[in-house]
Amino acid sequence: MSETSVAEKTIKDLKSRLNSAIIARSELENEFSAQSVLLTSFISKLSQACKGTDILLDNKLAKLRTTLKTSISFTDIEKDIKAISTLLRQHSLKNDKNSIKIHKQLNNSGTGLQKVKGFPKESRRQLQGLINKAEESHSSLVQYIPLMSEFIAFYENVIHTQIRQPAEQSPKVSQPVAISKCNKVDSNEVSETSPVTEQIAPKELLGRFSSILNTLVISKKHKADITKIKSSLHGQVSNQILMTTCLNVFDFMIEDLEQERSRAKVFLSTLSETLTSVQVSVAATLTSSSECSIENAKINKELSDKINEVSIGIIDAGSLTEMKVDVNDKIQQIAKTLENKSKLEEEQRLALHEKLNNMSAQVEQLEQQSKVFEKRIQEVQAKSFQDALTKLANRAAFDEYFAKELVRFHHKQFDLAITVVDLDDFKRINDTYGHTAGDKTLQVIAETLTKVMGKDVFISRYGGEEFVLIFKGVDKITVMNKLNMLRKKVASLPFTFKGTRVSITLSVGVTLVQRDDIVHSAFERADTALYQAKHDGKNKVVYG
Ligand SMILES: Nc1nc2c(ncn2[C@@H]2O[C@H](COP(=O)(O)OP(=O)(O)OP(=O)(O)O)[C@@H](O)[C@H]2O)c(=O)[nH]1
Repeated sequence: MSETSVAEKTIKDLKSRLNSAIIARSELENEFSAQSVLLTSFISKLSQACKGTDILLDNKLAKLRTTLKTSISFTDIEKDIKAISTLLRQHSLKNDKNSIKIHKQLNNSGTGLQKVKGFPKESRRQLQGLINKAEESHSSLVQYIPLMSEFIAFYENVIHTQIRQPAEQSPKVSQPVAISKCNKVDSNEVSETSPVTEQIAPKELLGRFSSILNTLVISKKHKADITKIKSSLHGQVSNQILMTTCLNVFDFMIEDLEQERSRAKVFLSTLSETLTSVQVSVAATLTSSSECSIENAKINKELSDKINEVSIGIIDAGSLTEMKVDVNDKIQQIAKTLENKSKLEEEQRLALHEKLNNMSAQVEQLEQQSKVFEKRIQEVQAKSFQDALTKLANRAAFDEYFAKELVRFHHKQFDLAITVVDLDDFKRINDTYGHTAGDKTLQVIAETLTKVMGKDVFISRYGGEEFVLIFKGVDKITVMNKLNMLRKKVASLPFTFKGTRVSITLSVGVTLVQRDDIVHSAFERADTALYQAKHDGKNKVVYG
């Protein structure tokens, strides 16, 4: 083989090695794109978890999703992630501010309550303790505010009753008081055996308190306490004990809130932290990737210059010996450069691999955190639309459902019936057999409603002993037949309290939604029909 063809063969060999280097590089780039697909999928999950939290955050996440789809530039991605990270941090701060504001409002109500004339000394001390405790917790109260206001209003009511009841007229009760067993506030003054004589709380107040407890969504930890409190409301309970119990329930709520809020806080800060590390990883990958590109370009240029020099050397060589020396020298240089190049590339590949692995582990961790939080949000949302006692949809769920159906109805009319169902003489059940018997009755009625009506009818507990049902695509005659069937079924249920067979009946008002109806007018018509059913002797279904 001539020396020229040896040189040509070497050049060919060098060119093919250069090609493999280029292929290896493009494989690395493919790996980059695979990672950005992973990042995209995470970002869409993050978007779902944060949806509705903040419009700006929603927009930024949407922008990042587009950037990930349209660009492989890590500089763009890094910029977007930075912005989202900042927004999340701001959001967390805003949450804190809001909760402090709401907290102040609660504090004011508490302080106002303390100023009420006749507020017992012991209760004043307890309330102060509660306010201080709540202040420490800075809980996010949004979800509980309406309930808490209800409790405060109730508390005020008890105090007024106590002031209104002249000592000599009011019924008295001597301790022991059953309820004090579940009191968390340990009041020495109200000991179980002390012979203190106190004014007893009116039955209506106990009933109302028990009804509020029914609507309370409380954590598993405090469920047993609430049940205990409820069962202690049956006997004679003093105003003082009722107030203490009320404060204790308030206390449970504050504790639950604190937990709820710290969960949300932990999630937001972990999310923010993990996002920051993803951001750092992306930035590091970006830096090393651009450093690699510069380094690679330099070596590639060096290589192709040297290969060109070999070609020129072959052409320009004066003699074969001269050419041999020159080519040999250059080939050695090229071999050395190639060796450096593959060493460098291997190092770069390993470093990049490590960074990408690290990044995907963080992304995976973030995904897990989002999933847990998403589930939690769903659970809380489901609870806020469910009646705690009967497990039926509650009034808030009805409001949302009916408003939506009405929009659909006005878009394209169909048979839509609204029904108000009310238990007859329910107060008598509570008064004669106790609140627990009343609660059990409500649960049995709820089960019967669900069984008789089936899943096509929307059933909600509107409040107290009132249920609202929505029928879709069923005409007036069918609705009336179904409701009469329900009425008869309930009347035939074998309720037995304290060994006595008791018959429970329903009165029902129903109407079909009309073309010009709004939520209020349709509901009013059904409610007027219900009033008519009561007026006509109860245990009736009236169409309005
Ligand atoms: N046990 C129990 N009673 C409740 C609940 N919510 C409301 N109530 C009671 O339901 C009763 C409703 O009484 P009223 O509004 O006078 O009605 P009623 O006795 O059914 O009389 P009519 O409607 O005229 O037939 C009150 O005693 C309330 O305390 C609850 O969650 N559980």
